[in-house]
Amino acid sequence: MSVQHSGDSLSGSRANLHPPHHLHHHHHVPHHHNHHLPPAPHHHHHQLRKEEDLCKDGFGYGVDEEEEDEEADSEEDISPSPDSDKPRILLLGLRRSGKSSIQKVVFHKMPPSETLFLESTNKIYKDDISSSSFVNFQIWDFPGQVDFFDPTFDYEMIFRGTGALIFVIDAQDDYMEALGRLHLTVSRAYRVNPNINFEVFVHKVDGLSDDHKIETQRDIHQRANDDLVDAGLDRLHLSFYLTSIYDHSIFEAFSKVVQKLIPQLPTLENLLNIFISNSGIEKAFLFDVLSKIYVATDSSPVDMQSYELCCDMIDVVIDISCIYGLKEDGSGAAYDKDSLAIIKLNNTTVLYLKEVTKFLALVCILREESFEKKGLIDYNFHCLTKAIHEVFELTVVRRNCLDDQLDSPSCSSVKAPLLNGTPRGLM
Ligand SMILES: Nc1nc2c(ncn2[C@@H]2O[C@H](COP(=O)(O)OP(=O)(O)OP(=O)(O)O)[C@@H](O)[C@H]2O)c(=O)[nH]1
Repeated sequence: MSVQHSGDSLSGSRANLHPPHHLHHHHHVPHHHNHHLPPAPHHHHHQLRKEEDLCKDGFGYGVDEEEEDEEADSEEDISPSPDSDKPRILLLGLRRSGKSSIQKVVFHKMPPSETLFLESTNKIYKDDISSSSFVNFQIWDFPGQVDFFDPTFDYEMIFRGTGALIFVIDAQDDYMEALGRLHLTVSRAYRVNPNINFEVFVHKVDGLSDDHKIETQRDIHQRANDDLVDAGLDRLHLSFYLTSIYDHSIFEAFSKVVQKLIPQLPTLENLLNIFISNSGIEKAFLFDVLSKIYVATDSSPVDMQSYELCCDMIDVVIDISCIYGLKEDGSGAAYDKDSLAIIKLNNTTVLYLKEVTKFLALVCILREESFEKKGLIDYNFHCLTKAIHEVFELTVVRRNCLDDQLDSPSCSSVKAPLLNGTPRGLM
């Protein structure tokens, strides 16, 4: 289905879409146990979520059902599965740090306020989202207290197949214990697999003032690195992100984490650069529609507002599609190959969204003047889409070739362009 929306202004509703500034005035009260109370819902995200039910079939949801199965599974099977070549993203951290909430909000569209009712995770929860998202990774959500000394816990095997290890620290809590755990976890993981990307989410910063945020991040960064230096692990690099499920920061951080695992990133970035410079476009994001993670963007700097604007556009398009785009009997998809939307804002900005692949959408920001050359943009878009398809098709061919241990000339001929820009050969 396609949504053509033009001539209207979103600016009125935009006022509600920004992160709530009043939150920043909440000063941090150390060890105060009311701190898990979320800020009042402020984002349309919270109100429009009926789509969750409406879109279940059309939008490729259904991963939720696994939760029931998971309970039925006796001991969680952590042996390598046939598709274990997908780089794994591990979510680790102390109890109640927010791991399950992050996973639910980013990949299952759970409204942030509902995470209050999440139960503690007692088992490793494996979430394979590849059937509904471009993000072809497994995400493992670990229970708060993983005991590395438990002989049944084969951490070597787990870390060997890990692409990124995200360690979540609750910034509203006393984080000294978390720092100890972070050190223990990353040093173990690094010894098994030094290629893991170590990512630290300084989380729940919605309750902190701006100054306090920076100060907390600086302090955590300093202490964590000092611990590593003391242990002779100076080469282990930690990346830090300030995150909250109540604004776009968690999506931004996850985007960065996922991008590091995409070997085609430099190629995609180049394609987007060529596309925008030839089409008079200011900024273009390639989005994973389900998670609103941006898989790639052109190399001009990303400002948070543009990113938020594009995220909001995806929400609007999917919401409208779910309400008006499905067939009477509820069949059809909220996002398919005809998906297309144009939103003109009243400040001469145009937002343009178009389907690229089953899971990916291109969202562009451009001036009204440039939009007059829509024919050119559409033609360039067509070329871009073709190129993106080729980039990913080649990867699949290459993977199949490697799997089959074939060394035919056709296979070796496609290897070369793909290795170009492949940082670690994770795919
Ligand atoms: N204020 C605020 N609260 C959050 C945020 N993220 C998660 N929470 C809250 O933190 C609490 C714990 O979240 P969970 O996701 O269950 O934490 P967990 O790390 O999975 O916990 P275990 O399953 O026990 O390991 C919930 O009440 C969430 O609502 C955030 O960004 N800001």
